[in-house]
Amino acid sequence: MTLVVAIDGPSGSGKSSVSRAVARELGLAYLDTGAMYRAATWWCLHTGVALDDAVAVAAEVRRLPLAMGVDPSAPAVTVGGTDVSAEIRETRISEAVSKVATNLDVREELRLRQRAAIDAERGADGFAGGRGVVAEGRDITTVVAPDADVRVLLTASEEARLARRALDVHGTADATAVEATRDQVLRRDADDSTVVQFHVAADGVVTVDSSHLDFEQTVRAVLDVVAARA
Ligand SMILES: Nc1ncnc2c1ncn2[C@@H]1O[C@H](COP(=O)(O)OP(=O)(O)O)[C@@H](O)[C@H]1O
Ligand SMILES: Nc1ccn([C@H]2C[C@H](O)[C@@H](COP(=O)(O)OP(=O)(O)O)O2)c(=O)n1
Repeated sequence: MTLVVAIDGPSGSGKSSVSRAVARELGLAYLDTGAMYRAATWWCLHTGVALDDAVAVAAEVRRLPLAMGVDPSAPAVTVGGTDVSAEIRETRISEAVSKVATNLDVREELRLRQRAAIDAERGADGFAGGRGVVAEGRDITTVVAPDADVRVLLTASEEARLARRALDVHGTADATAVEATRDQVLRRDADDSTVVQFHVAADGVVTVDSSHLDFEQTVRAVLDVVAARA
């Protein structure tokens, strides 16, 4: 059996970038479950489903033709053969994704796909030898893979998370850019928190607070947790 590392946390805490760096360092696959929710949202907008119609959205996501690249150096996301890796990061998706992510039938469908992807990389019964995986999102440590070998809650202060996302999206962390990012960070986290708990570590989950750590220090902190627990 190989190593499964689960990393959860709020928006802008560094989950995706830190998880990819940890996966590269350890030679593991990388699963961005947030990208799956974003791709589901992209698909619903693309097919014209009303996001307020929960039944229709769930039916549409069940037929989502999604393929997730798990190479941490180039984790491509394709829907029906179209690479949507860049489009799913657009603000229009960030502003709409919570409507899809808070649909419980969507969560069940994506949970099954996420679990299958993790088991494939873990080399679980019936799957040819995987290399292990770092899976990141909001509910990996609690719902999707509570049996992961290492479980981490990566968090940071609201100020740090807003500044990082502002720098990401607007290229600056000045007051205007931070204010423009508030919705897609804090409002979205509030919406997401109605169906998933990702602000407090569950039993057995180690909290890493990156508020006062730079990127490299955060990667090191997570690698130290892996080294101590694996
Ligand atoms: N500890 C850190 N210090 C400074 N910047 C960071 C840190 N961790 C991540 N970042 C940067 O913050 C931005 C958001 O990180 P990301 O991995 O997208 O967060 P999340 O996936 O949790 O939303 C990225 O530009 C990333 O490089
Ligand atoms: N396992 C997951 C992963 C993401 N989500 C939701 C939460 C977010 O609003 C969207 C997009 O997740 P993503 O990780 O891309 O968002 P951030 O990069 O953290 O801002 O999906 C979820 O509900 N469960």
